[in-house]
Amino acid sequence: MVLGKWVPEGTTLLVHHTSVSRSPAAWTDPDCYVPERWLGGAESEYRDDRRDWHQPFSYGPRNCLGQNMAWHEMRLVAASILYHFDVELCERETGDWLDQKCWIVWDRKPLICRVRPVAR
Ligand code: HEM
Repeated sequence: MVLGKWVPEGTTLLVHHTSVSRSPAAWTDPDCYVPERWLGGAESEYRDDRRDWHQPFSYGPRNCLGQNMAWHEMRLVAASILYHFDVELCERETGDWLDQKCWIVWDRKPLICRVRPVAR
């Protein structure tokens, strides 16, 4: 049963990531880039965000087997890039970033950035 409706046995169900990620039912300011919403916390204006609705590795007994490794890789890569480089978006070359297509996975468009070694 999904949202009070019976689904026939054998039906394949998927969660549409873009819809969930932009849903006002799940997020405060759904169209805003607010990384700190992921920190939660009782005092945060984003405390009621439904972070558990975000399931990029799917859900259930057949969810992604490699998700812990993927998290380690992503943290390492992101931390390493941000430690070594200043990254700036080139908006003119990138175009309208909100004009995206997303089915099961995201049909990613180029994200053109200016990358400079961090001055130390
Ligand atoms: C950001 C990176 C990744 C994302 C977003 C991702 C996402 C997913 C998703 C959505 C599924 C389908 C789950 C389902 O059918 O319900 C899946 C399955 C799977 N993933 Fe990943 N994955 C990632 C990285 C990895 C890595 C690094 C590995 C291995 C080292 C891996 C191994 C697998 C395997 C083996 C399955 C099949 C599990 C099964 O059918 O029981 N994934 N992944």
